[in-house]
Amino acid sequence: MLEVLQESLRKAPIVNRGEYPYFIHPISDGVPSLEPELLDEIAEHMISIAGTDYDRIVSIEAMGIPLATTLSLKTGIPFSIVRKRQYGLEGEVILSQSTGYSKGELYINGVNKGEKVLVVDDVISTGGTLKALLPALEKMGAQITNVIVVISRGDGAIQMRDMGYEIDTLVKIDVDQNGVSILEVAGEQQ
Ligand SMILES: O=P(O)(O)OC[C@H]1O[C@H](OP(=O)(O)OP(=O)(O)O)[C@H](O)[C@@H]1O
Ligand code: HPA
Repeated sequence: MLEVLQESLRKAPIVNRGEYPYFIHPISDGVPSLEPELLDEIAEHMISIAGTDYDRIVSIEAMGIPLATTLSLKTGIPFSIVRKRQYGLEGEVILSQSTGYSKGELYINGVNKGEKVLVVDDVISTGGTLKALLPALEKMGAQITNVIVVISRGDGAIQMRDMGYEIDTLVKIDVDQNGVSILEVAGEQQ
């Protein structure tokens, strides 16, 4: 299951971002090369979880964009990208994002009241990004049908469950100076 993803994670190099051991991977960084077969494997798996009964795919720049694009081409459903840049359009919603290594603002445009949305992203770590985004989408009147994140490291996904949000993740990993260890793969017995 998810063989291409697992193989690519085993090869991921680590760099330090302050105290945070940061893994570098095609899905989370677009580096060194994002292969179509990896995107295809992930998008097919996401569709097997979420189906196609939603009005919009929502993801976050930068590395949500290839995931949302692939899903949109496969499903014919449009997507909106939550940006790190302000546009000042009517209805734009501003939120604060905090990750293990950065802080900043996010700006939501294009999500309409009453829409069913699928939220996808590349990584959940501290959960800081989704903790800010999911309540904001609900406040805008969106109905979140599923939240699917490719790679889970740390306990962000568990914290989100405690907040009442179920996050599907395709693979759970641990990261240290030596590299990435795969702890769990969706759909596989441990
Ligand atoms: O669970 P968290 O601790 O919030 O971390 C997860 C977030 O970190 C990464 O985004 P980043 O802001 O690095 O943006 P990028 O996609 O531009 O690399 C990733 O794409 C998630 O959005
Ligand atoms: O270690 C990481 N690598 C890539 N993207 C990330 N997003 C959160 N943590 C990470």
